[in-house]
Amino acid sequence: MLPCPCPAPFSPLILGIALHQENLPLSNFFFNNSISLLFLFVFLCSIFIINLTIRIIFCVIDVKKHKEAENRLLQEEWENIKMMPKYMEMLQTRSTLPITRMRNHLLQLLKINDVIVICGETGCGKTTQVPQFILDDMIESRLGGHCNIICTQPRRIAAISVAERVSDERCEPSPGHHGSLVGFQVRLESSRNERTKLLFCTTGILLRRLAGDNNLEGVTHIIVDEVHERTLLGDFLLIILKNLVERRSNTSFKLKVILMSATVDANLFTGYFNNCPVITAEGRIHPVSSFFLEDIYERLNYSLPSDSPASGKNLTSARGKHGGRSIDNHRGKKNLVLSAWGDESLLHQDYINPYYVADVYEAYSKKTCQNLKFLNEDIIDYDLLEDLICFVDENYPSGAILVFLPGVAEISLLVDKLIATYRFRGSSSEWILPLHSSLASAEQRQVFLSPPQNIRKVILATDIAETSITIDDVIYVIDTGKHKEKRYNPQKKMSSMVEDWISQANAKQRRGRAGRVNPGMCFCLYTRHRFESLMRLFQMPEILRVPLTELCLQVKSLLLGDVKTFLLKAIEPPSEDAIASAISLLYEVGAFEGEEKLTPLGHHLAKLPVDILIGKMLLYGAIFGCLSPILSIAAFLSYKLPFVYPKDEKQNVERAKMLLMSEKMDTSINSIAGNNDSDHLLLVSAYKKWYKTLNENGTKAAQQFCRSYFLSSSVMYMIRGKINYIKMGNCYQQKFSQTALRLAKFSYRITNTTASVHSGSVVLYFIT
Ligand SMILES: Nc1ncnc2c1ncn2[C@@H]1O[C@H](COP(=O)(O)OP(=O)(O)OP(=O)(O)O)[C@@H](O)[C@H]1O
Repeated sequence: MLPCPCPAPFSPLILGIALHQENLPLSNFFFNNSISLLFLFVFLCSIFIINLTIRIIFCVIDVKKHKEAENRLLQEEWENIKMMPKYMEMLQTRSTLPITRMRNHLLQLLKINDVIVICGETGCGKTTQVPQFILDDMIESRLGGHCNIICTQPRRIAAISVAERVSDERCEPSPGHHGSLVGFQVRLESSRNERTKLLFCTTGILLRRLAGDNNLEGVTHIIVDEVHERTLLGDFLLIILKNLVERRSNTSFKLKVILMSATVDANLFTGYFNNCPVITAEGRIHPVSSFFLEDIYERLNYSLPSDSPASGKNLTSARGKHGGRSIDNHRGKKNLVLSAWGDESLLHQDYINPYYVADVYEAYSKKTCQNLKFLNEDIIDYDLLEDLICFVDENYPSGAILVFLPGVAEISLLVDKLIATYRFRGSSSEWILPLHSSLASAEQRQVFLSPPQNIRKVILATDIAETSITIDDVIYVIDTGKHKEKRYNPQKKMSSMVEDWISQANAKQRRGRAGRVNPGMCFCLYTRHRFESLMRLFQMPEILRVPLTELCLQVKSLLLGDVKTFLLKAIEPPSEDAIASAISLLYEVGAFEGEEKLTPLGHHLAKLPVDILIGKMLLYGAIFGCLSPILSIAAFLSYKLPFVYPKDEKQNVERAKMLLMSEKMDTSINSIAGNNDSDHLLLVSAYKKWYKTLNENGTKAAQQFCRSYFLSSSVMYMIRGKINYIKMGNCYQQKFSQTALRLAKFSYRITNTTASVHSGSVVLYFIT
């Protein structure tokens, strides 16, 4: 046997020579020299490790050099931009913003604190300036290459428009384009590149990033704008950020968090983040004058008809009409007749507005007092709205009007009303622009366009226009004081949108959309008394008023540990009962199993942007080959039923329903139905026929169809928007097809059943 050679200078070369000299077969050597082999292995490993270490060192040096070069380059580029006349002009305007005075103080505080709260009037410059202060400071300190700021906005339109404004102020190309340091990312749309240093995105996008990178590697600053909104995802994000700041505070790579709002409860937030400092920016650049309902009545010399839906006299019939709230509105004809005969007193009996305080209105005319006395404040007075918009159009200088309404149905109603008036006929009607979340981003952005001369732009918006955005030509804001909030419906075991009064914080934000570029005016369709004494200071946090199932699924899918422990860390934690009931529902639905473990169904539900019960129905729809009709049913159930019941026409409505069901339906529905008694299939049939009419014969025919079958046109459009939303949100094409693919291949398990894909399934269409 070959004696073992000295291992120290052992090398493959020596090994080869030894083998050659001894003329031994290789196998012999290997079998007989296990110790040598071990040394060979150790040797090769050490070579590999040394090699790797050297490479890593070079790599680190390389990255460092690269970063330094990037720091230098950014600084040089920045110096050049600062010399540009356009930039200097912009800087001049920016320097008048109240927040600019706080720049140095803010940067100083940020050096010694991980979290800061910034409060400042609407329009003082928080959203557009604070991210730039940080970016510019890092560039000037030759740290630009390391800078990575994420600024979250509650809504898509804000993220996109603010990114555009900021790149404009910096004289850069559009966000995400070559040469721009600014970018944006929202659902289904992104404009960013590898040089993006300041990213505006929605809260949902940041949460999605956290799912893949729970340490937010490389991110230096997170700015959470409009923290007062207290959305479910916003509060959820704050828990994660609080943990993350603590985790990274002991490392060399700290995370800085800035919370901003015009209407924030600063004490609550500083308390949550270990008494972090608060910066307050006082003042705004342009004044906004406010007018309350009583002032509007006076200016318009308005008389509230007693049979107007907004009159208390109409309270009972309005309630009876559409389950408590009517959005139909017609000028009171009875009133016109009676007042012409001088019989107004006959109209006002019994009802008195419970919020009417006579003393407050002593200085106002008798007519105004009468209006307020008999007003039903729960109902929006569309006649008044129409009159007010026409009044502003007729009497005030140019400038866009922004009207806040609770929802899409209300927007459609007002669009129809305005188009019917002589002031907004013809080409003017093209500048009555709806703005709500069901519109695609490109459609939403139309509100930023300028109308031709002599045409007044009127934007009819939900609360998506309430925060962060600047529509530079808006001078007049009209606020109905209402919005829709998600609330839990224990009967349906689902949450739905309910109309309610806004809070004082919302009202201030709405008012703040005027007077951003010029002095503005805000007309509030509620009394000063309501604003000062009846409105809540802040909106109730969503986490305290909706079921927590969605949040529990997110806790699990982001691997954040025990649901209850996590949620109890919220800034205002939900009750333990609410958490327990959400968890129990998730077990019942089959989304959780064992120790709060997500089932395959749970994983899919966590990715669907709908209520879990609706989500499960959609997934089963995909499995059993009837996703299309199920999608319509899901949209109706999560919004509202489309049938309207005019007074004394109940029988006609029932007849129309029978007609909708009895007329020939397509085979896919008939095969599921078996009979024609299903309320859900009635909805499918109504939607299919309406959609077909709209596509083939246009909007007028679709409207006629709605009239004939007692359907609400606005609800039908809303349903179309909802269906598109689910289809657009990659769940339809990707998620369902992924589910179906797995189901098809592996007979995938959903809860306790094993299912296979129906041969006629629309999902098979997507996977083939
Ligand atoms: N797109 C724009 N066009 C013209 N001016 C703009 C635009 N965006 C912002 N500004 C100007 O910058 C000012 C500050 O806007 P910014 O959005 O930063 O204020 P903010 O304090 O964040 O307000 P808010 O609390 O309402 O979000 C505005 O009042 C306006 O004068």
